[in-house]
Amino acid sequence: MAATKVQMTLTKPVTFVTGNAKKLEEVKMILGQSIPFQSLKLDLPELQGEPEDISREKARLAAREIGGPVLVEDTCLCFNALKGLPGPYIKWFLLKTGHEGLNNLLAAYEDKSAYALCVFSLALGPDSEPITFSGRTEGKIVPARGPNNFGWDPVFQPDGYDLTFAEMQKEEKNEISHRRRALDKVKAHFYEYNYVPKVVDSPSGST
Ligand SMILES: O=c1[nH]c(=O)c2ncn([C@@H]3O[C@H](COP(=O)(O)OP(=O)(O)OP(=O)(O)O)[C@@H](O)[C@H]3O)c2[nH]1
Ligand SMILES: [Mg+2]
Repeated sequence: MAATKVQMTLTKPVTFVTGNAKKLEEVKMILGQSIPFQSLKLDLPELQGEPEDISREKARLAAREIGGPVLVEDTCLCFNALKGLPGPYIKWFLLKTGHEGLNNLLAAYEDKSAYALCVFSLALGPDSEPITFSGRTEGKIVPARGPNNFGWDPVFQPDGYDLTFAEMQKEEKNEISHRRRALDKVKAHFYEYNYVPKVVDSPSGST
């Protein structure tokens, strides 16, 4: 007999809070119609520390701000030779040193391997403990190639590809990206808890 899934009702639609228009664009493309959400452009203050803690704290702040369910994400670019740094501080490294500076950080090391990490946090309300969903894509840092319209995309070449993220078609990046992998987990969670209507199992035999 198939189990009946728990039915959760969200009193308000989920708000994706970010100050980054390019992130929002990708989230919209990846989610399509699967999870209805609204967005709010807000650059929230960020805690220092481990990626999951930063993301979770962002969700707490956002939920207080909105007074309802929120989704936020924090993205890291981690260099293995530097034990995961710049990690969550990539925004400021990129801003201050540019693509060349990111390559120069690794000049003293043979190992140019890196990974992109995206941590989404979902808080159902101001008093709910946020839940995190991580996605990771392995690759390496290369001299910049491709259009310069999103962050460090030109210097990140995912494993198994001759192209940097910036050189790839958007659809191709979105198939394998850190963001896509994290959002697949977010989607699975939404379906499991029936935040969004999909197939609601009912006990076999019942109508
Ligand atoms: O080339 C890229 N490909 C990506 O897929 C990607 N995702 C994020 N980023 C950049 O990495 C830093 C993360 O910092 P971050 O997570 O704090 O984001 P943010 O402050 O821009 O927005 P938010 O915190 O308001 O959501 C920021 O510089 C973002 O522009 C990316 N760059
Ligand atoms: Mg930020």
